[in-house]
Amino acid sequence: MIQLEALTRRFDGQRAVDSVSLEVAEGELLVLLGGSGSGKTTTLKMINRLIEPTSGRVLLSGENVAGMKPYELRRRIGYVFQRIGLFPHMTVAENIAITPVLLGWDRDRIRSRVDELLELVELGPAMYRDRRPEALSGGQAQRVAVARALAAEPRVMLLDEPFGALDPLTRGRLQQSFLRIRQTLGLTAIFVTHDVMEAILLGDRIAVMDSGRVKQVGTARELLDSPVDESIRALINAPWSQAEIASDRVGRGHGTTPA
Ligand SMILES: Nc1ncnc2c1ncn2[C@@H]1O[C@H](COP(=O)(O)OP(=O)(O)OP(=O)(O)O)[C@@H](O)[C@H]1O
Repeated sequence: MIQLEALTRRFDGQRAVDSVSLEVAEGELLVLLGGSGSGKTTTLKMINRLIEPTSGRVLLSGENVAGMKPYELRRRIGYVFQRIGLFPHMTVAENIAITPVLLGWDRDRIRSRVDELLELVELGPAMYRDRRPEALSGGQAQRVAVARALAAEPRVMLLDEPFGALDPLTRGRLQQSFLRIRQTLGLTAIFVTHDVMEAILLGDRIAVMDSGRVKQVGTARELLDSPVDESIRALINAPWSQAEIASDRVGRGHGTTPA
């Protein structure tokens, strides 16, 4: 569905992204996991041509994105930004409807799509449709951002630390909502995070990035069982053990003594 082939981007002679090759299958969620400056956002932005690669290419369902019109490409791909980015002068409904309006959908279709999306992200349409972003909590605003990215029924979603700025409780709720939405819609997605627990929770596979390169790609279990080096072992080991202990406790039900 998405193929990155030796994708490279230099800024001022420095390689921000260095020969990254990855494949994301239809319906799969791939996490790009790495520290600040490791090249995650630059990789994501080359997929929908917000940044052009220095070399290498991106194929979407086998088609080279370099040959597509950027605005058409961006309508086919939902994008949720690192910072929320709702337009403050527009209502929630107007924010969600941006792409459908550009596509020339009629008013009734837009209205029913907006309400359907608000339901999907668990914001009651009657209560939230006409609010302005200033009247939303951070978590609600980020739900609207997800709804907006889904508006034109994209088959591919790119998410750049969408829940990064939220408190842990709200973040946990949005992660669960997102898991459900993904399952319902069967989305293909690339999700950027620097949070290992989030990567383990959401990713079908995880690509660990460092200094612009992919160090290792695999399921969380594969990274845990066969890390290519000590840094991957250290990265994945601690939170994974915590997650296993937690799920083990849940699995054994209430009232049992934790190991
Ligand atoms: N427009 C630009 N001009 C010059 N350098 C840039 C530009 N955009 C990114 N870089 C550099 O490229 C490298 C990778 O940046 P990128 O934003 O992709 O990292 P990241 O992994 O997404 O980091 P973060 O988690 O902090 O967002 C960094 O060293 C950054 O300073």
